[in-house]
Amino acid sequence: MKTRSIPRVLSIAGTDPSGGAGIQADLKSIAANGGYGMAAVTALVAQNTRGVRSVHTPPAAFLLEQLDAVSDDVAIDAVKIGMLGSADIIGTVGKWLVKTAPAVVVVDPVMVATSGDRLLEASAEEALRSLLQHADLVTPNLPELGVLLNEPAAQDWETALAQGRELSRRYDVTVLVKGGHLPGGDCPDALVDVHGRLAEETVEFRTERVATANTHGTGCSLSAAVATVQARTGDWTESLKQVKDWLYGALLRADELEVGQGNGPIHHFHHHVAPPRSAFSQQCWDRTAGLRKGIFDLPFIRQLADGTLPEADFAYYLAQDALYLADYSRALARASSMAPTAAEQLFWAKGAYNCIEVEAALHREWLTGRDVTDRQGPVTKQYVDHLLSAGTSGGYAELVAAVIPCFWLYAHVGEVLHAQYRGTGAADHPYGAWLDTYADEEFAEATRQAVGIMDDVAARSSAEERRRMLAAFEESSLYELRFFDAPRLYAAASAE
Ligand SMILES: Nc1ncnc2c1ncn2[C@@H]1O[C@H](COP(=O)(O)OP(=O)(O)O)[C@@H](O)[C@H]1O
Ligand SMILES: Cc1ncc(COP(=O)(O)O)c(N)n1
Repeated sequence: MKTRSIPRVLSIAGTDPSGGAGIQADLKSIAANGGYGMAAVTALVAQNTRGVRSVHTPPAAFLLEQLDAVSDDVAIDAVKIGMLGSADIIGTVGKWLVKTAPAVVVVDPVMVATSGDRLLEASAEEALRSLLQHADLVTPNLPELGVLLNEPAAQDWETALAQGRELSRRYDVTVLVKGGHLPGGDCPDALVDVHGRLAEETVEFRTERVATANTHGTGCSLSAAVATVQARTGDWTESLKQVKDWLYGALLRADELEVGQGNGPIHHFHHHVAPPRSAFSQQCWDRTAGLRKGIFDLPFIRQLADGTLPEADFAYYLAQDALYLADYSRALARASSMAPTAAEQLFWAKGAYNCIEVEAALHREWLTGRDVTDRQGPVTKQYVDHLLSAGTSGGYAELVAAVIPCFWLYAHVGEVLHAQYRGTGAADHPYGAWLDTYADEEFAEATRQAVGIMDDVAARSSAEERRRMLAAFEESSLYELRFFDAPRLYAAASAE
């Protein structure tokens, strides 16, 4: 098959003036997947995200005029067929397909909308079955698969696959069996072909199920996208792989669109539009307001501020800080090694280096002469474990979110304590020299940069990744609180 880098793809389908399904979804999907989209309208549908109000079907002869107007002029690399509505329209499309013989024909056998409204006259079901002989790929959902075979809709994946094989056999066609309608945590799909056109009879594609009600037009979008990518790659398995990744992203970010009050559309251009910037760090900060209040209420912080903190607690804190920094440096080095840009790589590498320097300074200037443990206390160990596991099991985004609270909360607590200390002007404050170290503009600047990087990473990430980032940020913030509270709980025990 001749492939083409920008395929010219014709959608033959009904309309959706709210833009989520039908022709409108198809044109977006074709463009989002790098094709040039064209469209011939089979039926005008007055519908929105809540349902179908009415359908107006122009004469089949006029559809043929549209189809001929395109094929008389434009070389068509792929055709996607969606809502056809009536047997008359199906017959017209069938004849036109025979005449033009496009290289790629994908039929989405649209029968009923997500809202439950019929989009195909019951009397046209037999005509639709006969159209399958002109299709390379047919993409039924489970109820449609059942109707095409005259069987009840499959209730489990095994039955669905068996029905897919039967449809492939009966109509000599490749079938995409779609599991979107099955219950369960993932959404299985499978390409099925019993005639040897695939590497294996069944090729499965699984993604996690996205928790969203905004799935209007998913089937339309998938079939238009796969027609486009197939015309570029010439390989169904490769095409499905690419399209499923794209569709997953479009579902993940569907909620951002805020279109309509029913089942809204998916975000076709999610990969071209970054999520709102800077909103992410604000969200992190807002979500951890309670934890920050908790930090300022801790005896450790209040006593550090007013100078009544027991020396043993202070010494325990310093020693744990030094132990923590040694491993925090490793977490930053890991972020550096995972960073996608040279600027971010350098930033984290500098951070890792600075930690080792600060750790050395802690030993040199604050810990010499103090009788302290050189073993990580329980909170230090848990905090470090959380960071190191974010770096191994989570991705770069999660690790970045996990390391930020150490910058941000330390800078914030330091700024508040330093301002309080300066305000009282107490010359004989036992921790005055320590509180002075908090007024470090270089560290404040590094913190601003680190938060900026986190926002950039969030802007490039999927909604699901941002959820994991937020959780990692919250968990680290909790460890920051516990770290300040650890001397009260463990200093005495560590001295024994
Ligand atoms: N909530 C979801 N999360 C992830 N993928 C989904 C979700 N819902 C549907 N899909 C996928 O969208 C495509 C269309 O699925 P389906 O709902 O079965 O068909 P239709 O939209 O034609 O009714 C399939 O690839 C399916 O796996
Ligand atoms: C013109 C047209 N074609 C197809 C669908 C089905 O899409 P969905 O099943 O997502 O509602 C639709 N609602 N409108």
